[in-house]
Amino acid sequence: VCQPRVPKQFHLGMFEIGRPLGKGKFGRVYLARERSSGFICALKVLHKNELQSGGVERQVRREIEIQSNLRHPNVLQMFGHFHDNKRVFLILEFAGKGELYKHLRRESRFPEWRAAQYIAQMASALRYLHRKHVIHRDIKPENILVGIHGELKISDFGWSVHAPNNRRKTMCGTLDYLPPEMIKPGSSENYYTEKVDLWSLGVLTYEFLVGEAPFEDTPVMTQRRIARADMSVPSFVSSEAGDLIKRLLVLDPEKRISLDQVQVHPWILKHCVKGERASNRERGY
Ligand SMILES: Cc1nn(C)cc1-c1nc2c(-c3cnn(Cc4ccccc4)c3)c(Cl)cnc2[nH]1
Repeated sequence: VCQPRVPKQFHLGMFEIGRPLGKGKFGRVYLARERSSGFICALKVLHKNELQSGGVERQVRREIEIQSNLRHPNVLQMFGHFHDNKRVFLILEFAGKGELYKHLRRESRFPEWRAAQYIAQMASALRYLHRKHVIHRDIKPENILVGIHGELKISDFGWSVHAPNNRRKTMCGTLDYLPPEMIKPGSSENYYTEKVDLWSLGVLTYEFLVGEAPFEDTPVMTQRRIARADMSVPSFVSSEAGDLIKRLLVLDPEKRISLDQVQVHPWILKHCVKGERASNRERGY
């Protein structure tokens, strides 16, 4: 795959800005074309004053530092970044089919074969991240994009960290995906590892198949149900899929099924075209 000759210094004048693609809590994303090469990308524009008032500058620096060094077909690539006096610009891979959560809301839930292929791709991406000691910590449909060939791309590394990590973090946004070890009030030795992403993968599998998160409830009840792994799998979900969900949504992080085991779980093997997995394996992912 030929990659564009990547100059070290980027600036706004190098890009033609297209339509807005979406907006997040901090900033907007626009379709953009780099003038000299015609390369299409997504330009995320963050306003420095909003980052300062939101106290998230360190998070953005970490997002840049982590995502710029990642190369995997199921991880949204960051080609570079630059800033002017008011804004920070992230040059991101353009995902041709947009935000996954919009597809999930439109279809309410995915057929098992599609959910299994998506989870296999997520497991491949997480295995790559964890090998580089990166914990994403915010795996949920809102942070996953869909490429032009229907492949998933994990994005938004704003909450990712380098493992091991025992600093407590104030989390914002939905509680639904948080693992018990990150919500249980505990003393300082309460640390977490890459296994937090396995719990979130279990929540994601459930939401793909059921159309809602397993612990969805009022905030207080959600925290209580997560802390007890109190959830039930509806009868319309196959027993193989239910088995994988139950092996991921395990309170003890060390007892959660590993990503290698996820990729050879009967439910995954049943739905994933061998060639596709083999092709990823050939490329060493
Ligand atoms: C929307 C949409 N429709 N189609 C057909 C393609 C897309 C598309 N969107 C993207 C997007 C994209 C857009 N919004 N967001 C969410 C967001 C925005 C700002 C801050 C944080 C998070 C991501 C990206 Cl990054 C990268 N590629 C994208 N592609």
